Amino acid sequence: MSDNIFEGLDEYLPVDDTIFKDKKPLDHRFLPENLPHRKNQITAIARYWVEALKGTTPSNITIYGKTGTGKTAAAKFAKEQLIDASKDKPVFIRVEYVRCTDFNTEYQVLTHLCQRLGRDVPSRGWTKGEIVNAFRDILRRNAFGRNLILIVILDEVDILLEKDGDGLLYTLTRTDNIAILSISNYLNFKQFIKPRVASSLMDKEIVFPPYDAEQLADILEERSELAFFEDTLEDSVIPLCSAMAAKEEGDARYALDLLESAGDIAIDNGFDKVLGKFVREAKDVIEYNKVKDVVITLPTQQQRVLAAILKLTQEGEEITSGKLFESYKEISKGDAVTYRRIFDFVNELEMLGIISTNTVSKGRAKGRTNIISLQIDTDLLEENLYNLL
Ligand SMILES: Nc1ncnc2c1ncn2[C@@H]1O[C@H](COP(=O)(O)OP(=O)(O)OP(=O)(O)O)[C@@H](O)[C@H]1O
Repeated sequence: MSDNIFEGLDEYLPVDDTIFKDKKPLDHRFLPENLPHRKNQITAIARYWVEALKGTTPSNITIYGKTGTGKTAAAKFAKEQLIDASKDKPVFIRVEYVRCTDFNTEYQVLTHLCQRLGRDVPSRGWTKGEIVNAFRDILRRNAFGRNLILIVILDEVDILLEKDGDGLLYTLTRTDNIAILSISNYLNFKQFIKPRVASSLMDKEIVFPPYDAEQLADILEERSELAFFEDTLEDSVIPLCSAMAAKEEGDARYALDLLESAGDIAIDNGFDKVLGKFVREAKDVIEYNKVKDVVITLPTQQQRVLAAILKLTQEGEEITSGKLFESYKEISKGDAVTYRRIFDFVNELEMLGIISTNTVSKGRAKGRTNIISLQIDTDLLEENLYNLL
């Protein structure tokens, strides 16, 4: 009988960490017990929601702010506090968190909410009217023997509005005993909402401004105490992460990513201390991974357009629309889309910051031409698109 396949593999086990005490506090999903510099916003949510403790459905709230400004963390924090405060009250409060990017339609969100509230409804097959009725049925007063108040947190609501219109908001704002907390990255998200719904969401708005470097440093200090062993961070590490993230629109998520990634780089290099220079390297690693994620998740036809741009760049060609189409057709091997469609793709790639286009004049006879150029590293593209070339 041969040896067990797990024998002799100890060298593949992770070595004992001398830097990270616990990585969880650096994870985006970690909910800290304290959210520095968000007291005003959290108190504002509490002032609206306190009505629920008296058995009254609170007002709908909308919160805005750029990415990483603590909107989700603050909403979840307020949720925990409300549930805790309601324990000894004669009311029944449910707060449901819905990340709208996980759903495509109103139907899917309502099904999810019904199921969360204990009503077994089918994930497909019913008409929308049936699912709306089932949902409203649960919400009828005294459905649980006590007053039920449901607060629905709709995170990244703008994404669902873009995909499926404002039907969900319409249904929720027209169902008794429901309050909505919508979270959006865009101040102008209401452009997707018809006036019939906008009027019920209009009134209560809370803004989450970007953090400045000092505020980010306070956030990182608290998190790093939980995540790192004592004295493992060089003094410059937190100020550097904070300064870099403050430049990136005051994004706390980015600051935490920098810190974690700098710790990983220290370990990879055999250090037991995180040095300032690792933060600068971390910035490149994060940037690289971000671009890589964008490239590998592009639809195939767009990847082919990008592969064609890469090929022409490597050949030292000036990339005109005509040349791009020829090269793209070669790469597509008979499965090509039309010339026109290629330019939608070019626009999209430009919006993602992967390429840029520049209109140049080729003299009176030839008129004006669009010249395309790559804005990202060719090695990165080659590594991820080699199967198309
Ligand atoms: N004041 C704060 N104190 C501690 N951690 C914070 C604070 N603000 C944000 N964070 C942390 O930063 C990360 C990003 O925050 P969060 O997800 O709440 O941002 P967001 O505004 O919802 O971003 P997005 O719009 O991209 O979803 C999370 O790990 C969160 O815990």
